[in-house]
Amino acid sequence: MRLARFTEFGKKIICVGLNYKLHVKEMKNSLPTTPIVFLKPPTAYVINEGSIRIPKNCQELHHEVELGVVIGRKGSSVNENEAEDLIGGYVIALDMTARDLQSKAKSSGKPWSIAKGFDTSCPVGNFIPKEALPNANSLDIWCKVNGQLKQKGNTSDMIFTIPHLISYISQYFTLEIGDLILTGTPDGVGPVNSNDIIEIGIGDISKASFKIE
Ligand SMILES: O=C([O-])CC(=O)C(=O)O
Ligand SMILES: [Mg+2]
Repeated sequence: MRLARFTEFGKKIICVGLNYKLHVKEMKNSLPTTPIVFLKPPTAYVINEGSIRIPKNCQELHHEVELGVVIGRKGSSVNENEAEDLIGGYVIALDMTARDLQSKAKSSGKPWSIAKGFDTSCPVGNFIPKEALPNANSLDIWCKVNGQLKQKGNTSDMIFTIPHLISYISQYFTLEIGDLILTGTPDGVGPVNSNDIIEIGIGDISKASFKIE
């Protein structure tokens, strides 16, 4: 399986929002009762050590570190017990967000597609096969900007678990090999500026680094 190069497959990037209580609180949103799902196009990918571009008309670009689940087997309408079989591996990732454009879209009831899906909005670390990460439901994920720790969360704090997310999403979208699910960000999101260095990681298991152009 060529999953190590999954970003070249051009497959779906399916994102889950507001999946950690403390992030829901910092965004002043109410707790979701079902997963909040949105998409990024595959042109959003940036691989480790690449650079992130600030999109046009954005004055407030935010980092959101997230655990990414890479799909390794096709599946549709799977239940939670079968969900694990669809996982091929994981990546540490960023859901880069044009927060000002998203806020405007939110308040006028418009979609988030540009705020979340612009070119370079999905930086990812190296692919980690699932065998190498048996405890995905309890992992420390973190984000530093210019060496300063900004986000530190644990995947055990997700409102909707990884099997629940896979099952839920697969009721609507057939999951295919190479698709990526971003599982939501913990609290501590904040702005980045030109020339900043963002580092993200899973404990000391995986680390990736990106520069803001
Ligand atoms: O923009 C947001 O707050 C929603 C989101 O992507 C997340 O919670 O990871
Ligand atoms: Mg996010």
